[in-house]
Order: sequence, then structure tokens, then C-alpha cells
Amino acid sequence: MVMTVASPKKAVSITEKVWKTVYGNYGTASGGGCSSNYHHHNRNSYDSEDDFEEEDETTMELVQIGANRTKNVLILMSDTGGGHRASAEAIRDAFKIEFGDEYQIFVKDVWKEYTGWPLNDMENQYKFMVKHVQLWKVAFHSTYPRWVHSCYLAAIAAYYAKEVEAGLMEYKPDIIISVHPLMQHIPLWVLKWQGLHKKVIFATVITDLNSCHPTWFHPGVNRCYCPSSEVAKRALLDGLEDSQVRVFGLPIRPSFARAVLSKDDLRKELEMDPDLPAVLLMGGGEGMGPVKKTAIALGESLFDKENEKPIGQLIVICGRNKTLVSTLESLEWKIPVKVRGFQTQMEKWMGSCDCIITKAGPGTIAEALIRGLPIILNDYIPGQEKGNVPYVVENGAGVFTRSPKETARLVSEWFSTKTDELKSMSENALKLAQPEAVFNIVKDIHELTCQRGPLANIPYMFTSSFTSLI
Ligand SMILES: CCCCC/C=C\C/C=C\CCCCCCCC(=O)OC[C@H](CO[C@@H]1O[C@H](CO)[C@H](O)[C@H](O)[C@H]1O)OC(=O)CCCCCCC/C=C\C/C=C\CCCCC
Ligand SMILES: O=c1ccn([C@@H]2O[C@H](COP(=O)(O)OP(=O)(O)O)[C@@H](O)[C@H]2O)c(=O)[nH]1
Repeated sequence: MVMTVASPKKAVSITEKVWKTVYGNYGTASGGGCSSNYHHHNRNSYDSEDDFEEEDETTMELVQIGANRTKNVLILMSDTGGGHRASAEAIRDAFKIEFGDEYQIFVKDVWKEYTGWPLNDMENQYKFMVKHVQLWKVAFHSTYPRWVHSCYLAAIAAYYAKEVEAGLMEYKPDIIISVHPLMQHIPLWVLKWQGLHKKVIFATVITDLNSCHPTWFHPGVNRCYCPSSEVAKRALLDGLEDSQVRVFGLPIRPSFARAVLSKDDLRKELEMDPDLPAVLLMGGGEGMGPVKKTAIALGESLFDKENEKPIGQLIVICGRNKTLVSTLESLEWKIPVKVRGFQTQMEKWMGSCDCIITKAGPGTIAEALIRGLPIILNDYIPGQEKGNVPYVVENGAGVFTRSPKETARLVSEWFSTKTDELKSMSENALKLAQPEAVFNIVKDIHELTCQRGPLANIPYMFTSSFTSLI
């Protein structure tokens, strides 16, 4: 048997034996692992004291089990918008594709499941604030200084420490990944109180492309994955070290990166017109922005009055906005229109269209870039989405206008007299696309896990007894 890691003897082996008895979650890793030199053993129980006599061999086995057992990954997210869940699921799927059963992934809103008001209702509070956009502006900008958001979060952490701790420990995480701006501080404090901050790997995956809130940046993380060099610059200015920061792009579901899609086949499958150019209109996971007015304007501009025939078709995806679905469904259209609620296969709808109109949501933008769709941005949420506008426009992948009429005019030109413009924007979009980002992120986390070595087994049995003392 070839060993690559030296194993401390007696002291470790006793602790590990106790640990192994209570922690029954190992050995399912499919090939790979951190080192191919580890030989996997299938012994799952300790039968007698005699084991202590076979110390060398036993200790080696324990080291191997630590290396090869399934690692638990807890991804912290919240449904404030649709982007955080989309990125969390992208990371989960990429782990599965790259490493099979080596990692067990939990995508959770721990705050919603374990804590109380106001922490457990961020979705509705966020929805309310972005509807009253001035309120969101004030909340976003007034919490910008570190001392302000740290005080808020510390107060909440103190109040809900036990609940958050229970929520985190439930999943016995070896790795915690936060894809949410408000989920760095509290979990990191909890890990510190538990003495687990050097054992559990903590990574932040930022899902804003440019003007993100500084709560994303916490110097206590092992890695901070930034979707763009602009965000990386902000991270460094905010006190993170070079060694913590990686720039791979925004994590997008592997179905966008890996699937080979033919537009003709997709149109058949989605029952679209096979020949008419198609525009996709959406407003993030919640169907926000001027979707209704834009749809109506497109209904007019994509109809050639002289020849009495449509020059394009329209797909409207309203996300979770059910009122919008029923309003649009009740209208009469002169062009082919499909109205849909929340869709789980966005890559198919994007793959079947020729351009997209959306608010400046980072997830939708990154997905559209991968599909090479020119983008008309028709709105942005102040603060975190503002910087996405120059990111798209200055790179020649789209335009910004809040006017539904102007939007409708642009699309009708792209579909008739200005097809060259559409083509060159599509090429620019593809240049910005980073379909491999999610795979690079999970591979980097895997490397980090391997660097920790096989003895990074986490004594959760001790932490839970600590919990009961709080
Ligand atoms: C000194 C006077 C202070 C007055 C402050 C007033 C009110 C404070 C109350 C709320 C604080 C608001 C938090 C602001 C920081 C937000 C950081 C941020 O970027 O948040 C964005 C996310 C939404 O995600 C984005 O969605 C986009 C699309 O919609 C897009 O996808 C983008 O990529 C995403 O990043 O926003 C949130 O999640 C905000 C949730 C709001 C929660 C309600 C607040 C009350 C609940 C619990 C208190 C929790 C924290 C308070 C401390 C916050 C300190 C910053
Ligand atoms: O019906 C829908 C509508 C949206 N989305 C996804 O929701 C995310 C929206 O994220 P974005 O950052 O664009 O905006 P947010 O919803 O967070 O405001 C993107 O991945 C979309 O593909 C989806 O899967 N189905």
C-alpha cells in the first residue's frame, strides 16, 4: 500500500475511532478522491480492543477513510430573486458531473428553515423593498459602510446564534458555499464560536457582475469567487488577499454549457414557428420590469401592416409572476406569442430565440451571453444590478433603454433592416460568455479540499454538545 500522507499515531487513532463510530457517512466516493494512491477499505466498525494492537494498519485505514468518505457541501442561498438558487443549483449539478458521489450537496435557505422573523422572511421583504424602489436604494446604500452592516449582522447573529448553528450543523458540512450577500458574516461567526473555522472550508460565490454590495466580501473566507475582474478589484480593495480571490465567471447551470442544442429542433419541441425570428421577453425569476407594456409594443412593431403578416414571434416568460401570465394570456395578438410562467429549462427557450429583452439580472445576462443572444436591458434594480448595464453595453453585447416603444422598434429593426447589427452583437455576447465558470469553481473547491488532507474530519459530535451549552 502506498501512502502519501504521514499519519500521527496513537493520539489521533483514538479520537478518530470515536469519531468514526458516530459518523457513519463514508466510503462512497467514486474513484477520484484527492489522491489515487489511497486504497479504499470497507471496514465500517470496530469489533474489539484488539484493534489497538494493529495500530499502524488501523491508523492508515482511518486516514484513508477520512480522505475518501463522501464530503458534505452545504450551499447557502435565499430566493431573493431567482439568481441565487440558479447559481446554487448550477454548483450542485457541476459537483455531481465532475465528482459523482464524492460530494453530497445540500442547497438550503438555512435562515428560512431555522430562524425567526425577520431573517426567515427575506424573500417577501426583498420583494416589498424592490417594489418600492426608493426604499431599496436607501437600504442598499445606507448599509454600504462596513461598520453599519457588521453591526446589523452582529445583532442578528447574537439573537439567532443557536438557530443558525443548529441549521448549519444539521448538514455536518465539510464545505460551506455561500451564494448570497447576507450569508457570509453569520455563518463564519458561528464556525468561529464552534472552533470549526479552520476545519470547515468556507467559500463565497458572488452572483453580481459588477456593482455588488460589500457584504459579499468577508476576509475570513477561504475563497471568494468573483464573476468578473471588476468585482475582483472591489474584493481586493475591501481587504481580501490575492490568494483568496479567483475569477472564473458567474456559475451557470451545466445544461447551458454542455448541451448541444439545435435551434430547429428546439423550435419543433417548443411548438414555435420554425421560420420567424424570435424575441424572448422576461424579467428575472419574479417577472419584474416593464414586461406587459413591452409585450404589447412588440405585438405592434413585429406586425408588418402593409403585408398584413408578422415579421417575428414573441416568447414571454413571466417567472413566478402569475398575475402577469393571466394578464398577457387574456390579450389578443396579431403575431405568434407564447406566454409562460416559471420555466425549468431556460436553456431551451434561450436556444430557440434570436435576442432577449430583460431587466439587468446577472443570471439571465450570463445565460444569454452563453447562448449568444443580443440583449436589450429594459430595467435594473438600483444598487447591485446597476453595474450590469455598462458591463453589457460597453462590451457591445446589447443596449439599454427603459422605453417599451424604443425596445419594440429596435427589435423590429434587428429582424428586418439591421440583421448585421444583431449578428455582430451576438458575436460580442459569445466573446463575454463563460460557460466553464461553474466547473472551474467546483474543481478549485475540490483542490482546496484535497490540500486540507485526509485528517480534516470534523468532530461534529463535540460541537453539538457545545450547542447545548449556549
Ligand atoms: C443607518 C440606517 C440604516 C437603514 C437601513 C435600513 C434597512 C435595513 C434593512 C435591510 C437591509 C438591506 C440589506 C442590504 C444589503 C443587501 C446586499 C445585496 O446586494 O442584496 C441583494 C439581495 C438580492 O439579491 C440580488 O437579487 C438580484 C435580483 O433581484 C440579483 O439576482 C442579484 O444578483 C442578487 O444579488 O438582497 C437581499 O437578499 C436583501 C434581503 C433583504 C432582507 C430584508 C432585511 C431584513 C431581514 C433581515 C435582516 C437581515 C439583514 C440585515 C442586515 C443587513 C445589513 C446589510
Ligand atoms: O421562469 C424562469 C425565470 C427565470 N429563471 C432563472 O432565474 C434566474 C434569474 O436570475 P437573475 O439574476 O437574472 O435575476 P433575479 O431573478 O435574481 O432578479 C436566471 O437564472 C433565469 O434563467 C428560470 O429558471 N425560470
